[in-house]
Amino acid sequence: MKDNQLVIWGCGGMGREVNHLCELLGYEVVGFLDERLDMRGQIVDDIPVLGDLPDIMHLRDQLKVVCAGVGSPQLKKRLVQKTRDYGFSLAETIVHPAVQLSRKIHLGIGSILCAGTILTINVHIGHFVIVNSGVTLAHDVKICDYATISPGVHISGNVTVEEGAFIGTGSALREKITIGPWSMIGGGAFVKDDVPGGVLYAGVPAVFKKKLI
Ligand SMILES: CC(=O)SCCNC(=O)CCNC(=O)[C@H](O)C(C)(C)COP(=O)(O)OP(=O)(O)OC[C@H]1O[C@@H](n2cnc3c(N)ncnc32)[C@H](O)[C@@H]1OP(=O)(O)O
Repeated sequence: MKDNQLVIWGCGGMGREVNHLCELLGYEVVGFLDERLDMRGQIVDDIPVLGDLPDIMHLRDQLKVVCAGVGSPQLKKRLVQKTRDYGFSLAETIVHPAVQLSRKIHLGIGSILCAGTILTINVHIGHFVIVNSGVTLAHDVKICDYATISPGVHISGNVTVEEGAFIGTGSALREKITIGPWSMIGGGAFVKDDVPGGVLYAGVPAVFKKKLI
């Protein structure tokens, strides 16, 4: 297997941003994967859309798969499982050179850290997490598997974002709170209290809007 050959799940906005990051870091992006039949054979940002995993079985032992090319936590989780089921190797975590990391950071596999993000001391990033551009993660923050943190989010110290939570653009989270699994925080929110699992909270201050599960 060549260490630098990748395919990326999703040829939408997130996948294209991940492609840009991979190119910057010197990876060879062989193509995008996309389950939508009408996307197969298209060229997106000069990269071919190869189709679904069964279409590239002949490449299985040559490349690794990036699953964090889609922003939806639920879809990310399903694509990770599918990629494993088909026997493909998963890509390591990819970190933009303009990310500031302290010396005490835990990084899982398959995550993406985008430009301008700052992680201070003792930050834990799980597997298949997206931390988009210009995010700040303060001391002792824990971002669990499959979570997606949108651009410009500020997360205060000792906050835990549980599995599969989605934090909308430009929102801010007060210290020492927990965002429950598979919950969503609307863009521009200020979250001051714990959020239970499987709900949408939004606004300033953020309040319950609806159940998602
Ligand atoms: C690089 C990139 O592009 S990364 C992309 C990152 N994307 C984001 O961050 C998107 C964030 N998305 C949002 O904030 C959206 O508004 C969503 C996803 C929360 C809307 O979700 P939906 O399921 O469509 O919610 P819906 O529109 O039914 O709204 C439910 C209620 O929440 C309110 N609401 C929804 N979003 C927000 C928000 N951001 N702030 C305040 N209230 C909101 C609605 O007004 C509605 O309130 P009401 O019931 O009192 O009338």
